[in-house]
Amino acid sequence: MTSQARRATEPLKAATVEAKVDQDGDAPRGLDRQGSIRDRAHKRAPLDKGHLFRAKYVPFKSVLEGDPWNSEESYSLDEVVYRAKDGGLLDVVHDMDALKQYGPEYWRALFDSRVGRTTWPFGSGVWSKKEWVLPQIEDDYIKSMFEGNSNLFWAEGFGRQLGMSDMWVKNCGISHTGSFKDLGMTVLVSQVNRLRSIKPDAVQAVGCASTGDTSAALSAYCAHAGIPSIVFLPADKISLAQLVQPIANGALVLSIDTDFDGCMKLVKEVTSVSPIYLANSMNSLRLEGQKTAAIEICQQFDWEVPDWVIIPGGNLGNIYAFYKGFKMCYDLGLTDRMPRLVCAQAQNANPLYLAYKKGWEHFEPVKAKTTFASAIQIGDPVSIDRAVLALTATDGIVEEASEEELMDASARGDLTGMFNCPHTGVALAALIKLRERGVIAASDRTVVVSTASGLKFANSKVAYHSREIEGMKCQYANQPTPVKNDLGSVMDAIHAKFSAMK
Ligand SMILES: Cc1ncc(COP(=O)(O)O)c(C=O)c1O
Ligand SMILES: N[C@@H](CCOP(=O)(O)O)C(=O)O
Repeated sequence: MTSQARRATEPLKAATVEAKVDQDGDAPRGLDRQGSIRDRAHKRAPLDKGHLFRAKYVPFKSVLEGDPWNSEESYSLDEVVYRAKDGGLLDVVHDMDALKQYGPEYWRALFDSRVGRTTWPFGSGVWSKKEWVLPQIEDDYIKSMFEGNSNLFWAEGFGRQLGMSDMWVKNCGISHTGSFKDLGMTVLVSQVNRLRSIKPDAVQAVGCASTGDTSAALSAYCAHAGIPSIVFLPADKISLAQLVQPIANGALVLSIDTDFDGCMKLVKEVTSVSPIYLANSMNSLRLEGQKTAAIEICQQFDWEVPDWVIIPGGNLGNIYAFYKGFKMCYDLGLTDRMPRLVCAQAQNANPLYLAYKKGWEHFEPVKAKTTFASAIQIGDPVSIDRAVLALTATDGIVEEASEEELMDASARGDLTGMFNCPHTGVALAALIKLRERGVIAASDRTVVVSTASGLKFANSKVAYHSREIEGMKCQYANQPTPVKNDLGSVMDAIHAKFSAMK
């Protein structure tokens, strides 16, 4: 046990009680409700236990080796560092001994008490887990738009079609900028905000390569924080709705004649020679925010773990983030097992699937081909090693979906009331295949992670429903019916569709 953790033990004996009495240290209702929610957070300071907990960067290799907290190589989160000495990835690790001083009851009660409140900064689904995310940051540096707390809904109709009784969708795309990227970006931009305050020259702008969602989240959070942002986009490869987001938020928008992997290479070079901070998920800070979606899933099921979680994968940060969230709940005793993870890839951008099929013997990047799931059109994923750990440690599976399979699955989802994006279509297609093969059983509790809003991908839906896609049957297409402006014509059209109607 660390000395800090030991010091923490005594006052914490009554931790559970304290959690019940006053979850956030805010003034009792009706008393002292003056000033902004930040002012009220200041008054709470003496009760804020964030300082007892610590997190730091260590080489990802040390996570594989075990006992990463005691790794010989480590870095403060206040350093600008993205790679270990040997060039490998980094990871954020937490002082688990300190966190374990509070039992699972305490954490469950604390997190449950913060859901849906406006208390700064806990109204955010990410910052409601602050002690597990970025414990050392002062609340004043946090830049949040109260992201997270996304709905997890019972997809009764879709599940029924597959003979399933317990199928769910975690709607991470119902978020500020329309994708799960907001969860990671609030953490990264808050830490940048702190860095710019304590080391004024260290970070002059923040940059990312993007297939459209990271850039939207980065530009929005930077605009919110008053920090310049630069987005490296592959020209003509992202949707119009995604492109207009950083434009509207005032980012420097670079439209580059290459693909995502080319943009990633460039942004890595630029951020290594300039005070521009890297905001892609190679930067492990992002994953600390993204992992809260997994914690939320456990919380939404009253701390029960689903059997399967299916996640669309591109640069492969998110599958590891989910693994981290589930693992932390398990290691701290809030849950009693891990779910099996499934990573779903588009067949046109499937390097992880190919490596999985070869028994993880060898990973080979691919040249990603055009896919309707454009945000995962990635051939050389940065987080490949992280994804392999997440999948091997959870007896996970990788599945792929052809263009027709992903568009049909997405359309089937919409026909049951969703309006899902093509990436969610990839995950739904993976579920259909795993059900057909009997890998996922009828009664297995299964969560499909929906990663973005379908509204960002209206063009692909229009193309599908207009049967404009070459070589695709578009079997679930639903075309508008042109009708003359008179009652008879309207009634004819209604009767043609609903022949049984009198
Ligand atoms: C909508 C959407 N879904 C899924 C993904 C895949 O996430 P990851 O790159 O972390 O694998 C991305 C980004 O890559 C995305 O934007
Ligand atoms: N889909 C992503 C691709 C980049 O992923 P990141 O998580 O490494 O930033 C995007 O929207 O740009």
